[in-house]
Amino acid sequence: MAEPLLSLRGVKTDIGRYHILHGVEFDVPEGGLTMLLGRNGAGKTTTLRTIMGLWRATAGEVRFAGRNIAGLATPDIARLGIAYVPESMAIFADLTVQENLTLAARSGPPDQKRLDWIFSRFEALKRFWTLPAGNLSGGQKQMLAVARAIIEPRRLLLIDEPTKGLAPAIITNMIDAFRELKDGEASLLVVEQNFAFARQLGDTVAVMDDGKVAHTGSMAAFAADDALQQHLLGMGMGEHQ
Ligand SMILES: Nc1ncnc2c1ncn2[C@@H]1O[C@H](COP(=O)(O)OP(=O)(O)OP(=O)(O)O)[C@@H](O)[C@H]1O
Repeated sequence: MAEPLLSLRGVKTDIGRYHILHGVEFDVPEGGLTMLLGRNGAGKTTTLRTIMGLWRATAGEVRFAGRNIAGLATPDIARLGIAYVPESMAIFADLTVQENLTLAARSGPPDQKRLDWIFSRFEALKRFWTLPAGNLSGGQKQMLAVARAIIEPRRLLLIDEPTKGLAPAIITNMIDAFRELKDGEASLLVVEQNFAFARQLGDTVAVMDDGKVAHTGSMAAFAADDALQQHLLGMGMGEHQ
């Protein structure tokens, strides 16, 4: 079997004096989309931040494309082709939509074909191109945060709750955009509370509980197993549609 693009083994992370991650283990296959699920406080955001080097793992390995990146500084991790969209949307409120996207493109001005593709999925960004990002609605800010991460090709996208506050029509566009990314250049690791969305998009799933991964497998099998969902998430996915 091909080596996974990302693989966590025995990852432990402390925040201050608290032990938050207790040996996290899961893989993100190359060209796939892995959903990271779990109850509130299970450690999903801490896991994304640890991969990105925003928290430093105290033990274990974060292997990306065959090398251990645990301990590298965040800019070096980003340079390897990993982008992170935090839950609190990382945008510059005083800058225009255009400036936000231009700053996110690190290898020169944004590619026009790429921009046109982004506009086809997130039309509001074109409409409000010259407006300060702070004036956008919550959902539009979310679109901009995702657009900043995908303005250039990346190998791995880490995205925390992308559908939060989005209207259903925009969620459909986001599903299309993520599918196109996954079928093309990128692999994705997505934290999500919206199970209808998670189920449609995920190829594989890792479910966290109390700072560990309690289950990994295919999304199709997890979505079909009401008892397992009930056990790990406290409710069946069917209840969320
Ligand atoms: N800066 C911090 N200081 C202290 N504890 C923290 C900090 N950030 C997170 N934690 C704790 O770490 C645990 C895991 O939090 P984390 O945000 O990773 O969970 P999560 O699964 O993403 O939850 P949610 O779905 O609610 O966003 C929680 O108990 C949380 O209170």
